[in-house]
Amino acid sequence: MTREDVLIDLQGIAKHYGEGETRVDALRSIDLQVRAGEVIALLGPSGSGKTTLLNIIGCILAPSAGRVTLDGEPVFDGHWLRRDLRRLRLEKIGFIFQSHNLLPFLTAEENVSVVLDLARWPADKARERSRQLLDYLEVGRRAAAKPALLSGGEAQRVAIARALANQPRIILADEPTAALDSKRAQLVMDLLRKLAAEQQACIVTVTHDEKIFDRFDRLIHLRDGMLSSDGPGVE
Ligand SMILES: Nc1ncnc2c1ncn2[C@@H]1O[C@H](COP(=O)(O)OP(=O)(O)OP(=O)(O)O)[C@@H](O)[C@H]1O
Repeated sequence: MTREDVLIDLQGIAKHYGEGETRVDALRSIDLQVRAGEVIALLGPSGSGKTTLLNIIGCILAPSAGRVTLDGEPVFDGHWLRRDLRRLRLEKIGFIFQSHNLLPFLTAEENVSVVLDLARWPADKARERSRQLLDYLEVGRRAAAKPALLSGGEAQRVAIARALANQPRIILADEPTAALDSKRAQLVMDLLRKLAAEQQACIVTVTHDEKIFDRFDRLIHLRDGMLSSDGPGVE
């Protein structure tokens, strides 16, 4: 394994909320490496720190201690090493949420291309890329529809297209299949696996969804803010 293969490198990550009697230690000394092409699940009971960890990897939340390196670039070491965190997220990270968070007043295609506008893609290239992604995710024929007219599965695939638009190598997902039936959930996971392999990206997914556990390379268990095990998923 070369250093370039490691897309997420967490060293000694701790996070507490509050101080004194109200202090909650959400994460204690987490070391984690995720490599290009890996699809991993973050599991654990409610309150074990899954969302906190995902938000730290996503540079939404600062750790209380530790070091974060993303795609070879040190981004946190006691403080943020980059001033413009929005741009950092735009460059390196794609987020997929449980509820799709699409903008209701934009069409499916515009919901994807808006990310590319922010990343300063020329309008025609942004439109072309958005179309391609929607086709790839098999929702191309719904490109002109507003979110209210999409089914749950269609909306989630548009949200995935949006997360992938800027070709991030780190894709973070919070319960991406919770709103989908078993067949659609497995299709979405298969698509994500294919993407990770083709784009040499990694995917970290918080999930409770047992029907997709066999779609992961590794299952990472959190308990009381610590990694309790880090075992294989699919063989
Ligand atoms: N903003 C906050 N202020 C204070 N405590 C917080 C805050 N966010 C999370 N916590 C606490 O930190 C711990 C970890 O929370 P976190 O949301 O990361 O867990 P989780 O595993 O994602 O839980 P769930 O599965 O219920 O979403 C919990 O004890 C929670 O109450």
